[in-house]
Amino acid sequence: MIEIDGLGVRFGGVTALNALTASLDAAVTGLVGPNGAGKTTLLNVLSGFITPTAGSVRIDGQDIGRLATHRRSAFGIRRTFQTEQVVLNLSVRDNIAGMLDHVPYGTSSRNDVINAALRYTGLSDRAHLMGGALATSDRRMVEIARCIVGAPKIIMMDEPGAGLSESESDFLRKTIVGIPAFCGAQVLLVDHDVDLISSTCSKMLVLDFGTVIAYGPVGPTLKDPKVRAAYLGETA
Ligand SMILES: Nc1ncnc2c1ncn2[C@@H]1O[C@H](COP(=O)(O)OP(=O)(O)OP(=O)(O)O)[C@@H](O)[C@H]1O
Repeated sequence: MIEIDGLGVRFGGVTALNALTASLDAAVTGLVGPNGAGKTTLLNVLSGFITPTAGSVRIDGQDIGRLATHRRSAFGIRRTFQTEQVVLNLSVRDNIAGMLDHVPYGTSSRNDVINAALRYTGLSDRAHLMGGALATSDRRMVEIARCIVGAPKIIMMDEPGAGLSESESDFLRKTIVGIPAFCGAQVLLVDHDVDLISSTCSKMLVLDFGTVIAYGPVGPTLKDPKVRAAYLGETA
């Protein structure tokens, strides 16, 4: 459960988040809105890269404002970025293993944890390949594999579908939808692709000008005229 209470972020004269309040309880939540709405800023606050000027965020009851940035992955906050973070001169296995140096993973062996993540992301037969030898879609899966090991609580994904073919997007959808059952994490998904959001998310949070304009089940929320105007650019 992600509870956001009165969150504010200012960059000089720009108000990026304005008294943002929402309780996100869905297993997979879409975070959407037009360019500049504040989506990346919200992810940056959750990641600890930006200190809010007002308000708080609680994850599973813990006020994350009290958690130093370097403790957030061990706490269970994970993220994929718009720019790829796979280490090109490390193998797929070692890319995933690197995460286990920083997060708790219970009583299973490192190999068992890594193998389960490889199987889940369809990478078992490419575990030995270097990151730099992988196709874009496989690198995307390595990033997801790194997020799902070691008891994550929330996994934020920033435009994971960018540049993928239809069949790759289809596998990505299935992978995202299964994450909560695989590792117990809530997923927060930022993407401009309405199809990806509708096919993976049970609820969506719609931002505009740094504030919430709608939150609820995806079907009805997408029909909301305010959402259609802000997110889909429709005029009334
Ligand atoms: N480091 C920064 N310095 C100044 N202004 C910033 C900074 N980061 C974001 N902003 C501004 O804050 C507002 C919110 O930006 P943000 O990147 O969070 O929006 P977004 O919804 O993620 O947009 P996009 O869909 O284009 O990625 C915008 O007006 C943006 O120009």
